[in-house]
Amino acid sequence: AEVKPTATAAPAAVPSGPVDAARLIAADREPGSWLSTGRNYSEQRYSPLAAVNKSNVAQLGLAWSYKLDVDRATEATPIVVDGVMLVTSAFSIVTALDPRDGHELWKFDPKVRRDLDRDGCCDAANRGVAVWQNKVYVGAYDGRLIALDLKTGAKLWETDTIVDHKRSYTISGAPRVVKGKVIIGNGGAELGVRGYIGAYDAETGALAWRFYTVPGDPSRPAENAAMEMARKTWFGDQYYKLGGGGTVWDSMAYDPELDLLYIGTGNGSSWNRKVRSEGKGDNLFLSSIVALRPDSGEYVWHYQTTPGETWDFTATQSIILADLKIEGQTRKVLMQAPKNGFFYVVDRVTGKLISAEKFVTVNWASKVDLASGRPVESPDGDWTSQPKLVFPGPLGAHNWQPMSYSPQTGLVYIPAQQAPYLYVPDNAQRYSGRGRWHTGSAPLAVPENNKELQGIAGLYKGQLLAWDPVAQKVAWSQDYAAIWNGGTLATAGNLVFQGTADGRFVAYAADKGDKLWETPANTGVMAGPMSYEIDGVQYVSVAAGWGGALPLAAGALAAPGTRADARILTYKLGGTASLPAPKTAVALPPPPPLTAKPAVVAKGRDLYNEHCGVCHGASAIGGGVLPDLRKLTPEKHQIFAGIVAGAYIDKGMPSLMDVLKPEDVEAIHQYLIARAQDLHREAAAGSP
Ligand SMILES: O=C(O)c1cc(C(=O)O)c2c(n1)C(=O)C(=O)c1cc(C(=O)O)[nH]c1-2
Ligand SMILES: [Ca+2]
Repeated sequence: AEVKPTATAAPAAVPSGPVDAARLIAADREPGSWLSTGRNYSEQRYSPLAAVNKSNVAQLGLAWSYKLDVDRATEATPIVVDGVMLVTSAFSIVTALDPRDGHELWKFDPKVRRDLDRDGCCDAANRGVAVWQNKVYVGAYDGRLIALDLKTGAKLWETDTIVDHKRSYTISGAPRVVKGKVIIGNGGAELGVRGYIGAYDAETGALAWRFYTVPGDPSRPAENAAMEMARKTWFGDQYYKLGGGGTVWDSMAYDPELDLLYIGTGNGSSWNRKVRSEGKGDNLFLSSIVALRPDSGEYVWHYQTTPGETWDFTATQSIILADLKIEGQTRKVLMQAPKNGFFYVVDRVTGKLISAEKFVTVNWASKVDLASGRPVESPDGDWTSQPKLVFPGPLGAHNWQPMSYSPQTGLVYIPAQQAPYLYVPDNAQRYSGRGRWHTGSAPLAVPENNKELQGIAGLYKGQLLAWDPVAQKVAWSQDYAAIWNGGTLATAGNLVFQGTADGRFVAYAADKGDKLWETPANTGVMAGPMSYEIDGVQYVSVAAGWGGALPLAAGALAAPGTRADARILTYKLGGTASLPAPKTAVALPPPPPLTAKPAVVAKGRDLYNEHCGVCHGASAIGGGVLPDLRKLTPEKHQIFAGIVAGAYIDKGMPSLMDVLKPEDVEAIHQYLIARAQDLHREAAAGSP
């Protein structure tokens, strides 16, 4: 049975002095801890522990599990420090557990208003906490940065990081702490925001500095020299109204020797440069890695992966620092495998590109020119005049699921995917208010006809790639039928761990890639695993659970039948705890009769895809997280209009009556009835 909280367990290991700069910089000297989200400032996600290794990994078993509160986006990497595990679930709830048996020590719920989920593109995710001295820091989805007491979970301070609440800003990323400052960005570039990152005093929460990633109102002076430079790469005055984008919603890394903080910036807002910047200009600092001084937020250098970004190609994916031997010289590099499909090795002292090679199928660019550091774009990627199927698409060749690097093998383990997208231009689109997407690309609609759908889904595949960053090629790979597989962990036991979209947790040999062990997780798994040691026992742990961009927006492309059942799953050699039984599928309720005229259903379809599809799935195909609206019960059909008007606000269903008229709601309802009929017919014919 699942481990239940017990009051009898003795206190865990004694703290060895609070977490400070010295401990974070020397994180590798305490192999049993996992002090920050990427384990060290280099964000390598490499555990030096080797008690679990290639020869005994087959004996791994579940040590304990802990049920998380919300069965939505489960994306956090747990931290283990001084005998406490700290983890977050969706809606930014922080839980402290005893890492030996999973019993709950405390829990803090920031009580994020559930209907604010409409402010984000991709589910109410939270990727974890940071720790400094006696405090734990979480960036809440509604934009508050909150400090908690490490021992009790009591709130010590909170500060509002959002500059403009009329815009859709959210926080999904994990904070980092550098020299007593808590650093956090935010998201929202699908919904019209201007990206920035801020640093806050760890003791008091006072703002120390803020760095905008894209220029602001062109009629006003630029904030600093970097914005002055950036402004020259933008055209017209639409970008400011549209937000501009460049959100810093996930990755960062820090080099204490160079004293440089590296941040990854996101896509344009809107995606479409024609709408945003008259179709011209590099649009700095979109889709870039920017090096800043952590004390002041001062700009040092940038490398832009996708100049003039037009595809939702973020450079927010994992940034890993390492020292690599390249052509006989040891180079201080940073590495990134962003959405755009190229693997970048950049000199982290100067920001100069060392190499960039495709790691998946890419058709928007033929290559990256090494001398200029710029991609050579291909006409196949330009969708702003006519629809184009572009490889990769907005889900990315690699998304937020963290990659890892093993200094032992010299390989980078990338949760990669082939995920093309049919971009359809909507060049007239304008900013239309908080809580509304405006990408300059028509809303996603997948074919409702099963044959066509299978054709598109057939292009999607997941891969675990062991990438050699020096040779710039794949050393080994593992193929998955589905995309959206989990982040990776490399260990000194010559192992790589990864959860899968189809509900497994797997270990591979880090050097050769052979599968050594797997176990069911009874849920899709996306988050990055981690490892720690306590009382001489090595554990491997993962926040297992499903959600985020893919299952919400494009359930049709998710692994069939994947469930969302959020739990911390922790393994050790000889573990004998049993995994709670999987959630059972509910029987399909009968659809009401379809009485509406085809024109009403067609209108409902367009309205659905515009206003509902990004959460409940394009073409009403659910991805196993939020309700699949083809499966509404007779009772829900009865109160449908009430639900759209806010009856389920506390469950996370906002009112949409600011954008829909009652007859629109009725048209959407009729479309859903038509889709329920389709589903029934497919089920009767025996197809999924
Ligand atoms: O542009 C942005 O501000 C922004 C924010 C986020 C986010 O905060 O989670 C995502 C994305 N973009 C995005 O493009 C994306 O693919 C994505 C996936 C996820 C997720 O948690 O599954 N978040 C985000
Ligand atoms: Ca985005």
